Amino acid sequence: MSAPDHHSSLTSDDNSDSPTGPLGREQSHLFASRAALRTMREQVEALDLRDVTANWVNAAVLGSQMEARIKELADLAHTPLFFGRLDYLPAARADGEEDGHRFYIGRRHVHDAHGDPMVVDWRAPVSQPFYRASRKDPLGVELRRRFGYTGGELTAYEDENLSDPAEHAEEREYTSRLLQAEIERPRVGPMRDIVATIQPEQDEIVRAGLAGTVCVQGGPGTGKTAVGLHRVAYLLYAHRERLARTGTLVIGPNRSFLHYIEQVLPALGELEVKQATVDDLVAHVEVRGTDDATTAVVKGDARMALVLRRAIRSHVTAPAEPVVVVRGSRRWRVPVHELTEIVDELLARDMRYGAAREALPRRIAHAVLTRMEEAGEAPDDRVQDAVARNPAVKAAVKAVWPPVDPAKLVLRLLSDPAFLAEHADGVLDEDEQRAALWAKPARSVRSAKWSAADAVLIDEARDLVERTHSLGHVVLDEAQDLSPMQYRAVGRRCTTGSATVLGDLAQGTTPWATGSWTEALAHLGKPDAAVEELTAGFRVPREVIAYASRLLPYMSPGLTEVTSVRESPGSLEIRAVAEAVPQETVPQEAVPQEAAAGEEAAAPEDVPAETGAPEAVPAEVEAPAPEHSDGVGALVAAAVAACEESLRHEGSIGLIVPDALLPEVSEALAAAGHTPLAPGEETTAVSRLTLVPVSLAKGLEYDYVVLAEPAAVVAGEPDERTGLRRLYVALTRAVSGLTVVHARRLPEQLAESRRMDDLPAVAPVTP
Ligand SMILES: Nc1ncnc2c1ncn2[C@@H]1O[C@H](COP(=O)(O)OP(=O)(O)OP(=O)(O)O)[C@@H](O)[C@H]1O
Repeated sequence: MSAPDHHSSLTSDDNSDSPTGPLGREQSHLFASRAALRTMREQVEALDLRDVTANWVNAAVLGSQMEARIKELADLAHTPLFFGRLDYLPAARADGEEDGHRFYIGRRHVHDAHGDPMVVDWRAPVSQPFYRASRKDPLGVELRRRFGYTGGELTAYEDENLSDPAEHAEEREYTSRLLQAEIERPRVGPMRDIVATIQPEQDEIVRAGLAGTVCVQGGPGTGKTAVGLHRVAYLLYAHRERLARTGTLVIGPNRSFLHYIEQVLPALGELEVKQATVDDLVAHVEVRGTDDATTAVVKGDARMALVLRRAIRSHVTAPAEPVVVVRGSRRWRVPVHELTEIVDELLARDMRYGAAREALPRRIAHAVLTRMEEAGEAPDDRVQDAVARNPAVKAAVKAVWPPVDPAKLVLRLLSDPAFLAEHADGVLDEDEQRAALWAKPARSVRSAKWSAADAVLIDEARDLVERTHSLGHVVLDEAQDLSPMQYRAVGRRCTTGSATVLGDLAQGTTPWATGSWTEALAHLGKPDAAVEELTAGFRVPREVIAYASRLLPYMSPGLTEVTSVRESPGSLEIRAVAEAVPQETVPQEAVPQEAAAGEEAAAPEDVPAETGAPEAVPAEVEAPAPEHSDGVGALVAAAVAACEESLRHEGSIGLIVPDALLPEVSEALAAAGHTPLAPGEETTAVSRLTLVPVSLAKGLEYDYVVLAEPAAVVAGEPDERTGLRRLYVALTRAVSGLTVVHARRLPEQLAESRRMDDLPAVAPVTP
């Protein structure tokens, strides 16, 4: 980032009452732009469809298009119409005069009565330098101006003079004050767009071409979700017709997350983008069962695709009898060896099972027609159709290439050990086969207790029978959690299109979580995708991210630590509750009270040197002893008390708890008179507290986070690495403050940074 222009730096309302001052002139332009937008809307509203079309069907189509256009042209009082200005350097004109251009950058295009632009869409090529230009490479821009708004009023601006050589000396790490203000703005409400402050490295991803797939590795809060959504908006602008035809889809980890992000694209004027979870994509059966980790890993392994392929092709049997077609007084015979040739040829062509099945009768009919021609007849296409429909041909097709129901096929594989063994031979070992089989074979597709992984297998089988419809572009968020089979399911939905894959290997919490993007992209069917990395963090304060990053060497060594751009110190507080929790309530060894209360507070010298932030020392305080505390009650009461303190600040509050503690915490909140929201539900000025089971925390953020019992978060997962990753996710949800409340000893990996040779021998993660 480059330094601001100090001659005119941030200006606030000091000269706003002077209509001829710079701020006054900008306010006038805003006023005029609003008026122009109103005129544009009124013109569409005034269109009389009867003048244009006499046909009611056309009128209905046009009518709905106009309604959408009117909506697009709405002027939202609290959404700035423009947020930036670019003054291009004067370019020499043919007549010798010099001519500079000025553009106001906003969410949509607005033009005046002559058709001249008053505001240009942020996605237009002419807007790109707003995001990319730097002093090193001004891209023809003389001045970049950013605007600040307060309650819909233009109240400030900030300038960067990009082409002034005198400014070069001042090149240094600098974050715009308006960007700072934007990042620090309280997070109440749904997720917001970031059009006004997209950073250069983010913009590169947003505007990457439609043809290629992009994969983004980035730590918590680096803007992956924001970038993915803005990329969709950009692609829809740049390739509107094509994508309207082929479709776009955003895939997120769960409903809560999708709910949280669902307002971003509509706010950018894009109403047509579909959202789904991977489970939604493969919802061919009702999912009522679950798999243990070992089973889920086997079922999610890409080798299952081979097992399914073999199983499906095993339905094709060698022709045993000739086909005899009787037409009138004549009988036409296709011998077994010729039928075998036809079947072998179809198998070799590697067509979808269903497509080959449809082709087979026509091939047999063709063999009959050849005989007819040899006998001197002149059959036409109609004869070929009739022969293909002949009962003898149909019977032969049914015997040789029977229809296959994908769900029934998977049901048989998971229920019938011999059938599975036959097709998994040399692919899955005996233990893996045992793990994949249901303990109790299912009787029918309806009664089977399908798991989420089974549904993915059915999706693969369906695709082997019939090609899955492919979309123009798919954004896959929190991708690190997908199994290879899930990547395949997503990949077949963009075989003819491209994808944006977003994730953080350090936040992978499924037993099958991605180990490397190269592998994941291969499963997705996009092995050539570029992998980009984002490392600047826009959510988590420095102190908090430094604390959370202590876990990185233990669960994802090799990944780059996030560098927070948040200048505000934020707050991190660790509160030990002075009462041990009984073993039966939290399933892990109880910790002696002294240890819980004191040992884990990091001393200043324990702070990892590379954080370079001496303030990154969590303050350890004793929580106020709650009056009604007993066992888990003490911890829960302390957590509720911490929420009540956080509620005194402006902004949203997330209380993140181990899933096992959810009932107790819900009860305690209710008893204290709170009605918390569920994750993803929209926070409002009056309803700001959300209760989040840690399993649903991924991708979400709150101004203040209270995290209860890290040790139980770790213990809630099948293995330590996954537990630490879950904890890392929970520790990185806060924008302004994090309070950790614990009764048990904190996980030792949090306590201090160890010397390199003390670190566990874990293979580094390769992004
Ligand atoms: N350029 C930016 N300007 C302003 N805010 C930004 C910018 N980039 C990201 N943010 C904000 O930072 C926060 C984190 O962004 P986002 O949720 O997209 O991160 P993420 O990388 O997906 O995080 P996680 O890995 O935790 O899911 C959001 O509030 C987002 O609006």
